[in-house]
Amino acid sequence: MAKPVSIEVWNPNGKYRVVSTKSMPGTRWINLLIQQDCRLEICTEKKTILSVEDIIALIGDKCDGVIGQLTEDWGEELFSALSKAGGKAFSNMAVGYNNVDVNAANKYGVAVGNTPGVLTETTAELAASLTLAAARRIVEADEFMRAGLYDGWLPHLFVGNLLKGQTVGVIGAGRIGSAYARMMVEGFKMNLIYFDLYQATRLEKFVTAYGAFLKSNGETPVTWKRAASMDEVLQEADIISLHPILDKTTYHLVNKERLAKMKKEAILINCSRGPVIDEVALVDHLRENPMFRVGLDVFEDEPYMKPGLAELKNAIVVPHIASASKWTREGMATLAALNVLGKIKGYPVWFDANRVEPFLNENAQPPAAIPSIVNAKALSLPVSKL
Ligand SMILES: NC(=O)c1ccc[n+]([C@@H]2O[C@H](COP(=O)([O-])OP(=O)(O)OC[C@H]3O[C@@H](n4cnc5c(N)ncnc54)[C@H](O)[C@@H]3O)[C@@H](O)[C@H]2O)c1
Ligand SMILES: O=C(O)[C@H](O)CO
Repeated sequence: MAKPVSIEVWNPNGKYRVVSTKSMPGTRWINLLIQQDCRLEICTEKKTILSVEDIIALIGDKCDGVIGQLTEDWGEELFSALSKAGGKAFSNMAVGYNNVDVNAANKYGVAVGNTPGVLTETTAELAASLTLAAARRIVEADEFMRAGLYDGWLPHLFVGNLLKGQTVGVIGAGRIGSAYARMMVEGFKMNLIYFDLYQATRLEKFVTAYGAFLKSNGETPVTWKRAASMDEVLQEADIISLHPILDKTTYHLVNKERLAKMKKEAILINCSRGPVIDEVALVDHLRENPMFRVGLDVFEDEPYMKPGLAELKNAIVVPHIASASKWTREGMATLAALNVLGKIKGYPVWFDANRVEPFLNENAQPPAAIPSIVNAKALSLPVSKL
């Protein structure tokens, strides 16, 4: 028998039972669910990461849908339990869904939602923040001040890298990678080199137009290049930011050999998923190359760091907070709730998961559609014509 898991209940007499494995920011997501006849149960357990056993206990005998988190292992066991409880909907409160076995969800006919779009700019802004912090050694300098070590201006004190006119490299120029690229190109007049399986046409057009604008102003135009290989980006870029999804093709995409191809004074940023970098190789590389710097939001064995990383001055580490702005986190909660609610209600899937703004307008009722279901095609779900 699984140990009971503590919960808080909203709208106890609601017809549909929806479980959220965590409390989430804001109240709109709660109101949207209870207005539509859902009994909402929010897990209030103190521990951060719930086990499969905990979640099975939460699902119980009757459950219409679950809102879950990227720290949970959504595979065969959980989808089987959800399906047995009559559930047809699960949503991650995240855009990334590498913690979800979508084939297992397909097998049990469970729709899998994610939360794209609402976190694009917030995540790109954190990647840009880490870039600046690494380039200008802000964390080291802050520690130095607080330790009372500053005794006057010096020509060599915390000298870092200038971004203007340098090259920014983006691996994975999807929503977040493209937003980050635009920030660095427009904000710091950097040239762009990117690698993606697909052409980032809108991004290319943006850099071309911005370059023309700078030229017309008598300034040096910015340029862009789509690299034929990832190695080309690693060799040419001064800053490299990783933004691909995590799957078999991107696991340890940055390894010992690839780190060796990067410039000795390059800066590497990772706001995608930890296992995209071989973190043991990274620690060795940082030790051997003190001018090489890294800004990490995610880690290979989250929440742990590989031995040695925390001691390195040329590494900036933050605890997976890239999407942590109030507006974004409340929006993620809303999208996750509407994914589950929409499937329970039998709504069609929204026609474009990149354009989720109508669901986020607090002053209007959301469209009668499901914002984003990653296995919509596999489950042959109807698509909204709105
Ligand atoms: N740190 C955080 O808090 C945080 C926040 C949001 C998203 N993320 C991560 O960022 C990822 C990207 O999010 P997004 O909304 O930009 O997704 P997206 O799907 O718009 O972009 C991912 C891009 O990666 C590209 N890609 C896939 N495989 C590749 C490969 N082998 N080499 C190069 N490019 C490849 C895709 O073609 C796509 O353009 C998410 O899947 C998630 O894991 C992290
Ligand atoms: O994939 C995601 O959405 C993040 O990692 C959390 O915002």
